[in-house]
Amino acid sequence: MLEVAGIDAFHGETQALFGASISVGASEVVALLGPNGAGKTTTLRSILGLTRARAGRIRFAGEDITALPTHRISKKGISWVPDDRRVFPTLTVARNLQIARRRTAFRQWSVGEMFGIFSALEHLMPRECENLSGGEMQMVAISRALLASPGLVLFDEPSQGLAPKIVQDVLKTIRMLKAEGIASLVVEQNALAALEASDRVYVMKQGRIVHHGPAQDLLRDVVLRRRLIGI
Ligand SMILES: Nc1ncnc2c1ncn2[C@@H]1O[C@H](COP(=O)(O)OP(=O)(O)OP(=O)(O)O)[C@@H](O)[C@H]1O
Repeated sequence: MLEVAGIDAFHGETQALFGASISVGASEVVALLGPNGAGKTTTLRSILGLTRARAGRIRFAGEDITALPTHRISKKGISWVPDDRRVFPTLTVARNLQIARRRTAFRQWSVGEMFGIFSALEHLMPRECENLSGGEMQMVAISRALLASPGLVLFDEPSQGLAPKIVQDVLKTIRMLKAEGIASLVVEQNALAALEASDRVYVMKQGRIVHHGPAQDLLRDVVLRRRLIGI
């Protein structure tokens, strides 16, 4: 479904990614782990065309998307749940969700289905997003990503700043997406929770992929895990 092949990316003149390669299969959940500054967010931004890959190729659903503008990439069926949520603060939840809707080659979701996933969402609809808690805002951000009809969702630190119960809800949602045939690429500081929810894992250090394999291997092999991700 997604093939990132040997990409280099830069912030100004500083190189942040060095030949990074990642693949995500249809309905696969893939974790992208690594220390601060390893290049995880830059990888997600490169897939979305927000930070341009200067070398390498990115393919999604059989098409080369390396040079496409971000709005066309999202119309191909890639949604993003950014770490800072980026909902429109002065608009209501209902309006934020309404403007997120998009047709792609993938399944369309209704706002009613979002109420089924996040039971608290319905009564938040008339509220302005700037008045929401972190967990409520995350519900809006994930619902918005789904209403854009994705085949793949990029999650950047989805559990950041959230209460443990909400973190569990987020992970449950990622597993539900998998059951619906939607793939996820998940950048997460909460590495153990991410590994438990994932099929495969990539570990990055200093802009390079230094390990990839089944998530279960890192869960079972404490020595390898400590060496790679320090926990
Ligand atoms: N806008 C920017 N301008 C300049 N350098 C940047 C910018 N964003 C990131 N970098 C640098 O690029 C490198 C990779 O950063 P990136 O945010 O992708 O890492 P990360 O693995 O997502 O880490 P974190 O968990 O801290 O977000 C780091 O050295 C970082 O300082």
